[in-house]
Amino acid sequence: MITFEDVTKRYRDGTVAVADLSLEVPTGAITVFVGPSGCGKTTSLRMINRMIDATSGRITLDGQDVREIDPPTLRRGIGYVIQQAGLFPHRKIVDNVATVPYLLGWSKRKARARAMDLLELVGLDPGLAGRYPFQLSGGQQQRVGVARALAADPPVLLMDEPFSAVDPIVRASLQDELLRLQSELRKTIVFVTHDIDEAVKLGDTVAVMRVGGRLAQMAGPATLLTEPADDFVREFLGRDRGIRRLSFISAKEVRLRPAPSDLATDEDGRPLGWRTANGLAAYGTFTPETDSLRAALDAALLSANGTAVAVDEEGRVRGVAGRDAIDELLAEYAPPASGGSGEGSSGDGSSEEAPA
Ligand SMILES: Nc1ncnc2c1ncn2[C@@H]1O[C@H](COP(=O)(O)OP(=O)(O)OP(=O)(O)O)[C@@H](O)[C@H]1O
Repeated sequence: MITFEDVTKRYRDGTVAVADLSLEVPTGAITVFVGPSGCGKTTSLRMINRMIDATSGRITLDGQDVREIDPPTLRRGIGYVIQQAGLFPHRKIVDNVATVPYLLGWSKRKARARAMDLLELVGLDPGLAGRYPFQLSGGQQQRVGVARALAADPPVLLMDEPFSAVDPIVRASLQDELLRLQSELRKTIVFVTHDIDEAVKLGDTVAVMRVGGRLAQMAGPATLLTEPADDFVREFLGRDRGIRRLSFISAKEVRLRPAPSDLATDEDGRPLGWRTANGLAAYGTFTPETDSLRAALDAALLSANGTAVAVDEEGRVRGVAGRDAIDELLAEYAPPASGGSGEGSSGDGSSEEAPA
């Protein structure tokens, strides 16, 4: 666990980048620092690996004050990924990834073997190992940056806007890849972004910061969307909060009823459309086991008759859910009565998360 205890950073020119920041970063989970430009996210992150030293207060790593650990030792246990990957331009990809193992004195053979394993782990073609960074796309370079940070298998990973320089589609796939990796590796990750959508997608916990490096709210994404602590957080979360929080509710519990005869299916039981006098009409599907309530609602909205078609992983019809069944589940996850529509609520961030 990483803890910030009343941490303040005042730069030489008097700028207070971080003020009295206290929070806990749990082990083995992703904690996202999010907030507007200049709110002190990067400063907070860099105080963890002592690229910047706090002016006052204390940061501990597994109970030990980071100021008592000499920076090279500290950084060996902390991977660091930055925007645009920050690769060495004159080193081949394999040697970029092997940077830390080389520094640790590993043999070239062992370091390169580790690098090749990591390239595969982050989903890169090992054939790219002999190239130079400029010969890779932005998304590929970013994956190399992640592989390099993982090279010495550090328990902690600091990621500073790692995906912000790539286009939205590549960005989404890098985010998915990070979640996949994390489900295997269970690192303690601190991830900085100014993008609230990225924050709620990736974070097990999200710390929303306001300018001056003050913590506005720290909570799981579902709680944040349901119970923003104040107007600043509410505005920062933006519109669509109600819809977006549905992503954190599983569709598993949606009550299904048997598919009616007007749902046409092929011989394997896969849906073809709703029978109407004018032929087959549009339908939308969701997979209860793996999808969220947002996907179920989307499927209902895409269906010509407002009824979502539930399918199994092979795409075969399992049943259907009307809006009534979706609304029924929605009611169970309604925001707390005290918060009403969320306006004026003052969640303390300690509520239980809805099951994912
Ligand atoms: N070396 C420095 N000297 C003086 N002020 C600094 C220094 N580095 C950062 N700052 C100031 O500290 C504040 C916080 O900066 P920081 O980079 O931590 O913010 P951030 O939230 O990461 O911003 P962004 O999202 O724009 O990267 C800003 O006002 C910034 O101008």
